[in-house]
Amino acid sequence: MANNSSNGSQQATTKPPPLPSPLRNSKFFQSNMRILVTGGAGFIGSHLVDRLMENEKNEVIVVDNFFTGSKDNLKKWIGHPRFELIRHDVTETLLVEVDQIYHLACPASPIFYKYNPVKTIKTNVIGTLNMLGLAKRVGARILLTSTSEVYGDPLVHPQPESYWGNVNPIGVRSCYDEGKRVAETLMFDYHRQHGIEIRIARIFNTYGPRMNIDDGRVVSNFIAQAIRDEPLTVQLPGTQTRSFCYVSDMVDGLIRLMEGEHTGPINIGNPGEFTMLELAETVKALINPNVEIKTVENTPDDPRQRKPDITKAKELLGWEPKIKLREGLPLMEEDFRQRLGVAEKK
Ligand SMILES: NC(=O)c1ccc[n+]([C@@H]2O[C@H](COP(=O)([O-])OP(=O)(O)OC[C@H]3O[C@@H](n4cnc5c(N)ncnc54)[C@H](O)[C@@H]3O)[C@@H](O)[C@H]2O)c1
Ligand SMILES: O=c1ccn([C@@H]2O[C@H](COP(=O)(O)OP(=O)(O)O[C@H]3OC[C@@H](O)[C@H](O)[C@H]3O)[C@@H](O)[C@H]2O)c(=O)[nH]1
Repeated sequence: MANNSSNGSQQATTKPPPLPSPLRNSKFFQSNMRILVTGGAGFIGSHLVDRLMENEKNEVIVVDNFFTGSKDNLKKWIGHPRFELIRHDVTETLLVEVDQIYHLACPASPIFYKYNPVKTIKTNVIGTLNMLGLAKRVGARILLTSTSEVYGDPLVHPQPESYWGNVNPIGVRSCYDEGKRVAETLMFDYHRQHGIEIRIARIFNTYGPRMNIDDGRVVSNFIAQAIRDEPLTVQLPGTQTRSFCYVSDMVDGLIRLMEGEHTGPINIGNPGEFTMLELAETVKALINPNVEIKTVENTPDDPRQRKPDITKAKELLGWEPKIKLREGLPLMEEDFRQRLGVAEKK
């Protein structure tokens, strides 16, 4: 198991991880890998499932409570012999036999994670604890999708993984950012104490087809607004920055991390950085040059800047994003137009 001097994993006990499920050696076990994806009915999760299902040696089990995800995102796999969908909440224990766990279950849009903050923190803490317990019992490798929000309102720019962040522990975003920080702690404690094989991805803002139209995140808001001819709502001051990664690049990074030798945490994101005003101007230029841009109130503790340092991902995973924002936005526009039923004006 790989060590990483900055995260203390060199202190891992010598205890070997539990043996993989005996099912792996059973006469009737045809797949090489049975993979659990929690939150697999959501935006990133469903794209990840598509990629995992392309490999005929993989069986995929999705568990999801459909809080922000939808069966629609998985419709092409429902009924497939290598695929199973289970309605399940990760805050409850789960008994399945798997070899790998991609643990994504958690609402990601600020509007949704703030809707029921106690549930969000339970999902992050109890949900991750349950998935680690499962990983321990069956000897599975587990990957957590953590977030750039663990850096809070960062005072170091761009953010390397060694930065410990600037997070408000009692703010309205804490259920999510502190929740993910505890989830990372649990991952490393299970790794050091029980020898579980862990992987942690710190995902930066990701966009692409299949985001909920009413997801509330900035890229989906601006694209839906531009298509509907409604003003683009730039939250004040508009100079705050984000770095946007296209979903196919993200999925590629997550799979490389899972398959590689490094525990992480590793930043996965696109370092191209934009102010929200620049993003609005870009969406306007690409999708609807006549649309208005208006400023609206912001919410508390909105991070003022965010950009990943992806040196580690490049060096350790051989990964870097390929799709630029100007290439990714039209792909998302196409999907949104179809779902909104609004054709492009000629
Ligand atoms: N998209 C991003 O920009 C981004 C950035 C950083 C981190 N992440 C992380 O990536 C993961 C996926 O994000 P996404 O953008 O696909 O969000 P999403 O909201 O589309 O997907 C989350 C999925 O988890 C499910 N879920 C939520 N709570 C659950 C629970 N208690 N039990 C079972 N299922 C539950 C939802 O129904 C949904 O299908 C999340 O863990 C998120 O924190 C995403
Ligand atoms: O309509 C909008 C929505 C949002 N915004 C601004 O756009 C920026 C990005 O906001 P989003 O809601 O898309 O996402 P955030 O960057 O705040 O959080 C995200 O970050 C990383 C992930 O963990 C999550 O997916 C999500 O929490 C913020 O500065 C927000 O103020 C707008 O200007 N207009």
